Amino acid sequence: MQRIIIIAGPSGVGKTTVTDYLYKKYNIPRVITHTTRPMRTGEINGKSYYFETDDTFKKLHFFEHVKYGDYQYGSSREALEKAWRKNDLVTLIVETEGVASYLNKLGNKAYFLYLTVSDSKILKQRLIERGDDVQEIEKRINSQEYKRDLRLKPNLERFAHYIINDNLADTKEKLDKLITSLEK
Ligand SMILES: Nc1nc2c(ncn2[C@@H]2O[C@H](COP(=O)(O)OP(=O)(O)O)[C@@H](O)[C@H]2O)c(=O)[nH]1
Ligand SMILES: Nc1ncnc2c1ncn2[C@@H]1O[C@H](COP(=O)(O)OP(=O)(O)O)[C@@H](O)[C@H]1O
Repeated sequence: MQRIIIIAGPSGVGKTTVTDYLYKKYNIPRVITHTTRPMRTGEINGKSYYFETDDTFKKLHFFEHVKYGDYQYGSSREALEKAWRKNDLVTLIVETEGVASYLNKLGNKAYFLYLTVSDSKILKQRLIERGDDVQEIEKRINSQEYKRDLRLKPNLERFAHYIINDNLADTKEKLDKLITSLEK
């Protein structure tokens, strides 16, 4: 059965780290989405995202799209089908409004994984260590969307499976158990 692990959580919580681990260890591909935000050091166009301008973004056909902070983000049905052609189990990183769209449209094909940390002060530190631009970090942390995504609304909370990503080794162990259970 085709399934998708939808991963959400605040900036710096470890969403990319988790999808990279699942790809490297289990060959689980990630659905690549589109964004107008600037590339960070080390990011590759077509791997982290398809990086777009406002003009090219407008011309795309999206399954769902949102404004997050100062930038646009969107995902397409084609990108999902492309990932599913590679593997029955795939991952996707979206913010919480995107999660709601996917849960509505895909029902029990979607497994919702929400990542948190026990102390949100760690997040800023992780963004600094990741090498993000300091001004971008301030803008992000002060955005409405960032504050909103620190917690889940009750309508999404009941669908969420939580992993507290304080310690990466513990997180990997939990992911291993999750994959075993989803592959059954
Ligand atoms: N709804 C939706 N959200 C997306 C999409 N792509 C990325 N996001 C979300 O946009 C937010 C900002 O992403 P990004 O700028 O990469 O920041 P990061 O969370 O710090 O790595 C994150 O919460 C992502 O989950 C998309 O196609 N649709
Ligand atoms: N459990 C962890 N402990 C310490 N650092 C972590 C942990 N998980 C991820 N990181 C680091 O924190 C930074 C943010 O992680 P990332 O996966 O890019 O977050 P997100 O995609 O959610 O914004 C990265 O530099 C990553 O290597």
